[in-house]
Amino acid sequence: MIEIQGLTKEYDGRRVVDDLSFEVRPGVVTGFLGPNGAGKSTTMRLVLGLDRPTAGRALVGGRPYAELAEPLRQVGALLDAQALHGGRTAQGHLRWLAASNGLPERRVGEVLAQVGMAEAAGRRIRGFSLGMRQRLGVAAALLGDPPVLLLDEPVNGLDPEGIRWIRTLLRELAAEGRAVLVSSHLMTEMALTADHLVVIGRGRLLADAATSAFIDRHGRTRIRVRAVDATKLAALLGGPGHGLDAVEVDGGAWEVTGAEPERIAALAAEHGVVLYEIAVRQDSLEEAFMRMTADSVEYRAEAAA
Ligand SMILES: Nc1ncnc2c1ncn2[C@@H]1O[C@H](COP(=O)(O)OP(=O)(O)OP(=O)(O)O)[C@@H](O)[C@H]1O
Repeated sequence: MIEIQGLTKEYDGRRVVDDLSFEVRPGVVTGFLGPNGAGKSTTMRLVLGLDRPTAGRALVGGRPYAELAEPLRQVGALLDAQALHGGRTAQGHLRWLAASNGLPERRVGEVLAQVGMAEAAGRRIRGFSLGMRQRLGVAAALLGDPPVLLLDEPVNGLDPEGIRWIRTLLRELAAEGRAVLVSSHLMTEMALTADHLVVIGRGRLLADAATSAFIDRHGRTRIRVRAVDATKLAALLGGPGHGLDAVEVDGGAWEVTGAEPERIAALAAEHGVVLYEIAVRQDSLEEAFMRMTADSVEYRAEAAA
C-alpha cells in the first residue's frame, strides 16, 4: 500500500504538489488523473525517493522509499520507458537489474515470459518498438515481484492491442492483491481499467473516489427519446409547464436531463405521443471529469492564471 500524507513539493518557491493526502490500496487499480502539469509525475517521483518533498511524506508499505531494505521487492515502477540503454539486450538489461538488486536470475526469464517478450530476450533494445520498450519496462517493474506498482502513462503511444494488454495485466496484478497506481490521459481507458480514481489539479487533491461513484457524482444522466410524430414530441418537451430540462439534439431526437425514464414515458402517454426510442445515457468518465474540473475552484484559478 502507498500512503501519501500532506505531501508538498516546491520548485523555486512554486508549489507543484500541494498538501496531497491519499492512499493506494492493495487489490485495486487506482487511476491517477489530472490535467497536464497537475503534478502526477512529481508525486510518483516523490514516492520513489527520486526527489525530496518540501513537506509531508510518502510511504510504501509503511516506510519512506529511502528506508526500504530491498526496494525492488517492495515497489516496481515504470516511469519513462524510453530511458533504456540501447546497446543492451532485453535479457542483459534485466540480468543487470536483478544482479544489482540481489534478485535471483530466474526472475529474468519469468518476467520476460509474463510480458510476452521471451522471443525477443536476446535482441538489442535499440531495435525495439515503443510497445516492446513499454513491455520491457513493465518486466523490469515486475522483477522483484513487488506488492506495489506505479506506472506513469504506461499506454502512451501503444496500439489498441498493447493498450488492451496493459489493461488486462494491471487488472490481474491488482486481483493478485497488489496495490497499483497508474496515470493516464486516456479517460476511456481509465474508465475500463481503474476501480478507484485520484484526481489532482494544480498539485491539489480534487477527488478520491470509486470510479463509478465519481461518474455518478460528477456526470449527468440523460434520457434520449424519439417519437413517431416529431412535431408532437417537440410541442410536448419544448413547451412550457412540464418542468423538464429538455433539448432537441438531432433529427427529431430529444434529450432530457434530471428526470426518470418512467416519468417521461408517462408524460408522453398522457399526451398521446407514441415513443419509439427511450434510452438512458450516462455521461462517460471524460464528460464527468470535464464537468468536475470545470466546477473546481482550484482548477478555474489555474486556468485563469
Ligand atoms: N525538476 C523540476 N524543476 C522545476 N519544475 C518542475 C520540475 N519537475 C516538474 N516541474 C513542474 O512541476 C509541474 C508539475 O509537473 P508534473 O510533470 O509532475 O505534472 P504531470 O501532472 O505529470 O503532467 P503531465 O500530465 O503533463 O505529465 C509542472 O509545472 C512542471 O513544469
